[in-house]
Amino acid sequence: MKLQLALDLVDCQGAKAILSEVHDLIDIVEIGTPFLLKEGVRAITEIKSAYPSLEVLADVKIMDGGDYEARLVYNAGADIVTVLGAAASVTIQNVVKAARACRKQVLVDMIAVEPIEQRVMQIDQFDVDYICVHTGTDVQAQGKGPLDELQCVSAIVRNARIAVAGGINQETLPPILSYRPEIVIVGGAITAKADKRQAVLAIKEVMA
Ligand SMILES: O=C(CO)[C@H](O)[C@H](O)COP(=O)(O)O
Repeated sequence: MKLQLALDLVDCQGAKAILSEVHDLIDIVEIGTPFLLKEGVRAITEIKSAYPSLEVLADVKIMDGGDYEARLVYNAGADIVTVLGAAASVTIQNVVKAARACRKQVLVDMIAVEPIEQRVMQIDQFDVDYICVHTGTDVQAQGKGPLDELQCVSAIVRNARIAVAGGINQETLPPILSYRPEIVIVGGAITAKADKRQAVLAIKEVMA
């Protein structure tokens, strides 16, 4: 099981400051969507160059132009790119083809796909590396989390590995772990803490 640290509300300098504290404790660093909007794909190149041994996920949430956009991001240094589960099947398949050509990986983000079951069954046939159950920030603010969808998706997926995201913290993690996701994605529960290293250690203790 891998821990992915989501860096959303930062710029390159802020991301490097956080990583200097915790890089040895995490498996994957996510260049989050707001971070990418702020800094562009150069953020991917900067972080990968600074921490080449970390896997870098670029949360570009591709919706269209799968081949072009995925190659742009892989060429910038990303190891994993995200494509939306709501995108056309051909877009997801084109991202997968680009990933295979570049020897990289694809994570399909199921954010806001309702109902989720049938679409997950289709996407699980597309040779994607990860399917991610994700409760978005605005929906989290309505008091929701990813647990129910994780339960449902875990029972369906046969081929892809499962990732999970959406407001996960030390308290909400234990029932999530019972579904044995391959990647646990944590953002605010680490980045908003004054002692980020201690926050990562606390999450890792629960994961262990
Ligand atoms: O992908 C994201 C937003 O689109 C976030 O990076 C992801 O949800 C993890 O962050 P948090 O733990 O703060 O919800």
